[in-house]
Amino acid sequence: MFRNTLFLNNTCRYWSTRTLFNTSRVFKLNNKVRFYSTKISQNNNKNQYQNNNNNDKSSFRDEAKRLFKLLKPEYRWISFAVFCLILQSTSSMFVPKLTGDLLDLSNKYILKKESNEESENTLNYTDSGRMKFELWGLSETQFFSVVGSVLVVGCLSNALRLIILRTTGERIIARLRTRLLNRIFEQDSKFWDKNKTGDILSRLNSDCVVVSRSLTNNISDGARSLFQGSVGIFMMLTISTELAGSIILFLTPAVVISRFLGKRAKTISKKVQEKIGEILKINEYQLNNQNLIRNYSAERVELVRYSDSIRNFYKASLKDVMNSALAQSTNQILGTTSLVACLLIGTNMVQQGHLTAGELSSFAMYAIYSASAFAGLFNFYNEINKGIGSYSRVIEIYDKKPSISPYKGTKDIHKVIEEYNMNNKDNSVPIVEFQDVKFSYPSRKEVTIFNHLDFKINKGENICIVGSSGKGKSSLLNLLFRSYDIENGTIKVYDEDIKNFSLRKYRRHVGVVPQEPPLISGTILENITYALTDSRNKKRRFTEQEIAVAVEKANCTDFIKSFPEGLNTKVSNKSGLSVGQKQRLALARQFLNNPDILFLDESTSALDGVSENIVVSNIQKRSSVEGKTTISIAHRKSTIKFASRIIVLGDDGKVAETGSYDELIAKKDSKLNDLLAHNMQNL
Ligand SMILES: Nc1ncnc2c1ncn2[C@@H]1O[C@H](COP(=O)(O)OP(=O)(O)OP(=O)(O)O)[C@@H](O)[C@H]1O
Repeated sequence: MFRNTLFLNNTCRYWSTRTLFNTSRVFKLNNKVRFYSTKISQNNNKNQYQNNNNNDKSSFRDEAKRLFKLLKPEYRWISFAVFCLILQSTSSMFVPKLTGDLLDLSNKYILKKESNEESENTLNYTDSGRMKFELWGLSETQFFSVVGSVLVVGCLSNALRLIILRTTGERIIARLRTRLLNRIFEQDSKFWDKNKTGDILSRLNSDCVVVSRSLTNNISDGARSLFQGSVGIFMMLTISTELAGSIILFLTPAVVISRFLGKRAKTISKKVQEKIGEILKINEYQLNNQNLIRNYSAERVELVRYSDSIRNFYKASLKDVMNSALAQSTNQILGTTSLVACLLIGTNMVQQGHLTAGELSSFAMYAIYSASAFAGLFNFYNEINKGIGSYSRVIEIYDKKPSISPYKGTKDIHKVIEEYNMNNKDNSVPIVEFQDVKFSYPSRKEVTIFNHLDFKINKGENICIVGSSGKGKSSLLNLLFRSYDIENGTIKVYDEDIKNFSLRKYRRHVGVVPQEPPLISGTILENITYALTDSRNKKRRFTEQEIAVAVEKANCTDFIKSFPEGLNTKVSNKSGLSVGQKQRLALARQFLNNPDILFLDESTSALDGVSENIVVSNIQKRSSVEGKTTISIAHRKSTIKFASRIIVLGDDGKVAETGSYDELIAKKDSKLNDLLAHNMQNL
């Protein structure tokens, strides 16, 4: 069972947890930008562990508030971007006024040509006899210099705004992802029993992108729309209150419709993201199980499964598109109708002399600006709702309180070990003790795995746990690692209840080698020293000599030497090494790390006789010479007989018998004899 745990979970648990602690320090990009620290997260989120159902009930305002909190570290940059945007919008908003005034000026020239006398009083002439250009009290050169400068400032502000928003958006994504990933690392096995990697990937990737987009580009577009719309309406009101009033009247129904469609966008967007998650879930399974699919000729089945999920995604996206299209066309129809109405009323007013032609054209341009600003505001509302939808998926994980917190325990493991060593001079205090343990998996409560389970393991013992398949051998490791909590009883390590330890620190003291150890993508050396680096300066804690000794103890030297690049050979989880070689590398890592307690979960099952003998005798030496404890699960007689003591698990969730190999073999009716005769490999 244990070997079937998800890779992400595997990697976190198996390879000690040193690298995970790094996440609780500071995430930096280019050593400058701080993305995350546990402290910030913990302080900011005192009430973070809320019931997820609350999310559904919370109002738009609460959800938006929480979403906008993400902007807190970026408010300076966002304010600067908004300032740039105001500069840019101001420069563009002054174009309609400019156009109208230029139009009226040219009208005056036309009038002058038609009636020389009247114009002579209002227009001056240059020395060359041309009519003098004078607008807003500026000469021609002054006027065009001012206009040119304003437009250049507008362009530069726009470029600056784009750069700021892009970089801010990337920082928000990075911060969101690292915080979320850290929270994912905090989750316990119960979480991994329920959640699939594909869905989590979609939350880490596309949901975070949607959230960031809704907060950066969207906020900027929304602010621009708000600014443009306000200035547009103000200018329209200045030009003609009557005309402006009629336009606002036309636009009122559009506001109501947009609000309704915006709310729908939130639900639809959440659905779309869920469907993306489902696709990724299937993809993840299919890409990780290529061999299985090929061997079972399941390509067709998998294609159908994939296309079904794509179809579901397509249906959800279609709803999204329809919603957006409906909103856009409604806006367009109402916008165009109000513009036509404005022109009709406006032309009438020009004919009656209440408005000049230039004023009407300025008004029409401001109306178009305001209409597009209104569409922009709708889009802003839509995108914010999408952002809220995606953020609620991110928060769903972020708010999840692990039932076993990795930080909760208060006992300092180092002090506990010190005390244990002081009190254990005569080796009478067990290093591992299960007292009256009752346990069933949370996802299958009705099946009791252990009931009144009692056993003790002393320091320096080399214990072998045996039992028929499904009796709970790997589950013992789950409990020792505190991946799950027990229902009754106590598990003590170093004579202290493991519930009192801070889990991350505690787990560093228990090494584990699973039956199919996962490899990280990197060199053989990186795999052996994975997470065994000094987290501060990233330097390896071990010398080359120490690494060579560990490699030798796990009988890896020959096969590593047979690769042209030796320790620097690149390997990955999917290719590059046989199961036996992977097991030996994982064993080498543990020989190097040399934890006080080492748990081997059928980790020599794929080794040949020679390798197995070498490994087993080195494990024996670990116990007899160094006084380190080893607990192995094994099915092979060749491994079992080297153990200093054997614990046999019975059918009733208890220990059936315990004793040395010779003692148990000598008893004719022993459970071990029974197992060896029927179940186990008599190799
Ligand atoms: N995450 C889980 N959720 C629910 N039940 C589980 C889980 N993991 C294991 N089990 C069940 O717990 C029981 C014990 O499993 P475990 O893997 O500990 O047995 P085992 O003795 O190691 O078996 P094997 O020798 O075949 O590896 C099995 O019935 C298994 O189906």
